[in-house]
Amino acid sequence: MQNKDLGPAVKVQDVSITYRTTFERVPTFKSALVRLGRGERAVREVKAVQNVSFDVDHGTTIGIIGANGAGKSTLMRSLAGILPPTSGRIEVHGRVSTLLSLGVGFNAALSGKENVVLGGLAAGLSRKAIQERYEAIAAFAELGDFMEMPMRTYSSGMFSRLAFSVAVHMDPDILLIDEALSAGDASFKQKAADKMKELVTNSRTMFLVSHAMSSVRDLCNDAIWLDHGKLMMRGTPDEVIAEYTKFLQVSAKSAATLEDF
Ligand SMILES: Nc1ncnc2c1ncn2[C@@H]1O[C@H](COP(=O)(O)OP(=O)(O)OP(=O)(O)O)[C@@H](O)[C@H]1O
Repeated sequence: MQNKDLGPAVKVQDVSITYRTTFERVPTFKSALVRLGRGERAVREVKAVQNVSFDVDHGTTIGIIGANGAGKSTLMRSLAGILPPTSGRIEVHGRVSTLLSLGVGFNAALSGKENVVLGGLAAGLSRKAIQERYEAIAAFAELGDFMEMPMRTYSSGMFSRLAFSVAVHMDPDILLIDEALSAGDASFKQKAADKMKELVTNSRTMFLVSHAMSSVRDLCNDAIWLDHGKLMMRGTPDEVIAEYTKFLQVSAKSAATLEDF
């Protein structure tokens, strides 16, 4: 574990992340000319995260809330080191384990068991350390014989159970969880929530992206709200949820007013 006196676990400094997407899969000369004639650009830019800065201390569980497309997953991908920021700087002090990167890293042609080994190696564990944890990972995921089957035969719920189980058993200093990806059935959700609470009491640092305000209230002691890539607010979960809810009500009202015209 990191020494808590060394400063924050994560420092996000003026981070912006822009996606550049081409319009067509295979741009043709003709379509390029047509677009040029219309004065359009071939590349569309999406500013998914804009000038976001915040620090997170060791032992904090921070909820990230905001509407669809607000930039939450994009920010998490950057924290996980999968997506470099377009500008700004992210410092991460400690070993990061993430549901998203492990999920992405799974190879569907390989069995659950083989993927646990690969995921563990990717997270920097030795083969011996992975072997020691394997039983606990398999037991937590409750997949039984499916551990020996290729992951392409898994339902999406089974897939996320294994991803969650691997992520939480990697002994991370910093755990990144996107609740949308950790979706299992009701009983697994409860088990996942209990496991997250246990990690929090062991003073791990955790980021939780969630649309469920109750999860953020239950699990987090800190929160940020993103909207259109911008940091709208940082505060306690209660404060941030109150402002976010107010904002949603106002937007819903103005949408209704516009519809009235
Ligand atoms: N790979 C990509 N290429 C281009 N644009 C992208 C890509 N991924 C996300 N975006 C865009 O970036 C913006 C932020 O998306 P992001 O997935 O980070 O939002 P989010 O807050 O996680 O949303 P949700 O709550 O729906 O999961 C959106 O406008 C989205 O269309």
